[in-house]
Amino acid sequence: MSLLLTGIAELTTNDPTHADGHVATRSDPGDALLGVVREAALVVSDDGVIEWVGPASEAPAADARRDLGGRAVIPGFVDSHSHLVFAGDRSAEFAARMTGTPYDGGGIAVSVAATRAASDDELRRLVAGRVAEMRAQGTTTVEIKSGYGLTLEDELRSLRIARELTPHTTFLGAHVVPPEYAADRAAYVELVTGPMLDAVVADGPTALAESIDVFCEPHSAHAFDGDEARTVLEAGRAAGLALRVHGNQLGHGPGVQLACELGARSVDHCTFLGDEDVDALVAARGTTVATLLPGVEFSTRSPYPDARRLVDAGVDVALASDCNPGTCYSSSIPFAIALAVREMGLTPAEALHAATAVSARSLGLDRRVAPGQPAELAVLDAPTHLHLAYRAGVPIVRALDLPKA
Ligand SMILES: N=CN[C@@H](CCC(=O)O)C(=O)O
Ligand SMILES: [Zn+2]
Repeated sequence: MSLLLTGIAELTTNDPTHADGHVATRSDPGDALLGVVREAALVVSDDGVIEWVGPASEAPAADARRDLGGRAVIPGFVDSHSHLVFAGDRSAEFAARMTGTPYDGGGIAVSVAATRAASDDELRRLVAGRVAEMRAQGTTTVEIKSGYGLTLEDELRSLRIARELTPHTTFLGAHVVPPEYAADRAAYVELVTGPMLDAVVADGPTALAESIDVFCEPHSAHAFDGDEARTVLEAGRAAGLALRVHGNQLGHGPGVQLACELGARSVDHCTFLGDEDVDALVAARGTTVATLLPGVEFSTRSPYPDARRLVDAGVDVALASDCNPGTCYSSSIPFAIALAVREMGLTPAEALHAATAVSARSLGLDRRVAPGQPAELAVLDAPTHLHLAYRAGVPIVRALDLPKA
């Protein structure tokens, strides 16, 4: 059974073959970048694969038909940075930050204690609830990190639970040095790069985790300096994992340059960048994506990174939520898009592209709406993607549920 979707006022394909005739100008709403087709239709097979994309006037026949009533359809958001496997509550830490207490990573230990104490079923229920919350806001693909276990057993448990919900799992044993290793940081780095990593890849390099990540942050006493981060990343790469880095979040530091040097898929946060960091990201274009997480700047009262400068320089810029209990307990990509447009200088089209095509690339995925691609789509209760930022805070977008085979 194939399904014809019609009544699509504006379809974002992220496919440049649909950009013909559109010229990108300052007043262009983004048609060229987004590969927009107006008054569009789509045919989806019963196993969820896109079979045809184009103007509704040229649509082929199909077994069934659904009219979307003049709505916009976009690729489902790809949230390429999240920490969903945690228990406990840190809302008081957020409240303290709003009255001036700075973020330093110390609160991660609170989530580690609560996560270790939670049962498997409790953690599973919490993570599934957060993924469902994301889907209800248009996210169809999510990356999930470990990092609140920080023992061999608790990191493996976190990855197993995350793996039940997504193939895009990331080993973040090097999130912070746990309190029991505070007096011997080197021993903890050895644990992460030795027994923990061995266990993560024991059933094959990608059986439990696709990537390895490290919180490279000399401005936090709890996180890892450049040398420690290099040790973690090189060990992960040797074990067959892709690389991701938390870099330049709390101040200037080595994270961005290390990520670019080692060919990481993504360096995330990029809140404090010097000219040399931007140069490194430009040189790493096509390999290393700069993933911006504006919900973090919002929730930590930090300055927003200058996304306009990065895009103008030619850097690959992605957007993600960083949903986590400390720096940003928001699972909303529309919120990140609204902040990127209002505070970081991106156009609505650039922000949507960053949260779909570029974030997908940082996970090694192709997120074009094109024949042969999975029908991972979201639908807006609005006629254009401009409404994502224009109607900030209003729940106008959700993942499009299609009948399963
Ligand atoms: N910076 C490191 N990790 C998370 C925050 C974790 C937490 O505070 O619980 C982040 O991406 O911001
Ligand atoms: Zn993070």
